[in-house]
Amino acid sequence: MSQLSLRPLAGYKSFPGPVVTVIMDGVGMGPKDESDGVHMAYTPVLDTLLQGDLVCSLKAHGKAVGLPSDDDMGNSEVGHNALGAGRIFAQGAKLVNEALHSGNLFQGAAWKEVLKRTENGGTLHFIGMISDGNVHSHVEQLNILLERCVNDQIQKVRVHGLLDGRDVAPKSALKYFVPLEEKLKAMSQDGRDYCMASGGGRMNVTMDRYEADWAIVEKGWQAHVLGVGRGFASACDAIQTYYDEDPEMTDQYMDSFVVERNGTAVGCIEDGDAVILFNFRGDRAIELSKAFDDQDFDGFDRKRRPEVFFAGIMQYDGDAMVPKHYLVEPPAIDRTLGEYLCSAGVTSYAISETQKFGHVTYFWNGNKSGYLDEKLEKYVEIESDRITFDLRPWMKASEITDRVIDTIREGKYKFIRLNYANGDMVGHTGVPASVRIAVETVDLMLGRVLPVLKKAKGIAVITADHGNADCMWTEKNGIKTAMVAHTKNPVPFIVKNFCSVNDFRVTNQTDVGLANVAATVLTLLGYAAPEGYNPSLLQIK
Ligand SMILES: O=C(O)[C@@H](CO)OP(=O)(O)O
Ligand SMILES: [Mn+2]
Ligand SMILES: [Mn+2]
Repeated sequence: MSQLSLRPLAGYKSFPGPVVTVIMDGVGMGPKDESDGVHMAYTPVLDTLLQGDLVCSLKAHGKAVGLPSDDDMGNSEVGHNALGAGRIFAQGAKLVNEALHSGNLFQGAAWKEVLKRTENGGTLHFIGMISDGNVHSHVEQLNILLERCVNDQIQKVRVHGLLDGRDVAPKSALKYFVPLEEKLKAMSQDGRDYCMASGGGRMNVTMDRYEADWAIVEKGWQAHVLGVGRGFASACDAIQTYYDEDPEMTDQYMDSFVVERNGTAVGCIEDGDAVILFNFRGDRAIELSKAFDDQDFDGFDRKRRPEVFFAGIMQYDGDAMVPKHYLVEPPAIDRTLGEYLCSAGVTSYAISETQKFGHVTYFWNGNKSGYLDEKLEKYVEIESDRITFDLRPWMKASEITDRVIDTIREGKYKFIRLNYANGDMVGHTGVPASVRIAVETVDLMLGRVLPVLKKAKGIAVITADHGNADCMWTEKNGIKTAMVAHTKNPVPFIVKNFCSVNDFRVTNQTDVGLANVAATVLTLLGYAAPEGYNPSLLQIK
């Protein structure tokens, strides 16, 4: 790690307790109507906190978190990156767009290797999510890649497409798959053979994260690589059949499918092929990347590991080099808050449950896995349930809280950060009764943590990474549709100071967002914002 140094704040006095940052994942500030699950929940603790004097709202979407436009909702990756890095970095969605439009993507070594493979008779496979959610992928980026394949005279292309239904409407897959299959058909001229080969719903097939459930990746491996899964004539046929068989079926939970011709899978992945994973976001792309790249692998039994050239559209973990090959340089997130705190000798504790564990570690630290300094830090993961979270909306919040309370009492860590997954993970199910319980759970947890922190004479920082629970449905012509995606709403930012040693006040700035939080945490810990950081939201009175 480079030598970073922090400048002490003038007039600041040290105090006994810790600074505890609570990220209420997916708890945004909505329209305060019946569709707003945060408003509809009974949240006496949060309501009181919002009446305090160290309170403001923060932008958590679009350009404020490095996304291409303000039409882009926020998400955990960009949200936690901004929280942990204190600055706005151009994110995957934007970097890939730029590399595709400038053509730089096709100048690098990875695309050249793809061409070499295909010139030698290999098939090019694209694996990724087919939607315009712009959280993990964007179908327009795939379209540009496919057009380039035609230009570069690639003969055989297979697309393994994952259904979204989580960043877009719950049953919107055909809106993306119908034109895609048509496009592939139209491209299949002059000896070219392009088509869909396999797929499935993102929460059941391929896109697991943080090793919560390898069986999800195994199912994807079977469909994409081995051609094992229920067979259909086309991807659209598969999707329509699954809808017809179960009217309750939504895209994100759909089973896998394999496209077959004459009873044979059309797109198994074979030795000599090239594979591009076109999802730009890392958390749900790492496990599949490892399944392709790693010689020693114990995630599941791969049965057969083809000798392929595998590339991610970007590198998902720069330190661990996952994957080995990639098409676009990831954002170079440097000088994170974590690095500064370690170099100043400040102890840190990070905790969440599996589904968000990497958010408070890997994303928080600028997409780096593992400790920055094991002597000063402790990272704790509570194992998540393996169910859809509408069925257990309290999730592991109590277990996280128990550990946080113990840690505050123990007094060993000066900076504690935690993520309550409930508002987001339950928000993604779109079940209003469960969303309310999720938000109420978070409120109950705040009600447990704060008195302990008060006794320890610490400071609480309470915020969120983006909205989700704050919109449970949309209504058109009297018909309600579940809204399972994140929102573009701002998020609350609350500081509760239980120690009177320092007196803070909110600086009156407009246009503040998640990237202002890191400098604010530093203010609370007695340090000036490092050069280039977005300014602190607080100053000493
Ligand atoms: O579940 C996920 O992968 C995303 C939504 O695509 O949610 P979050 O950014 O909150 O992790
Ligand atoms: Mn989130
Ligand atoms: Mn989410």
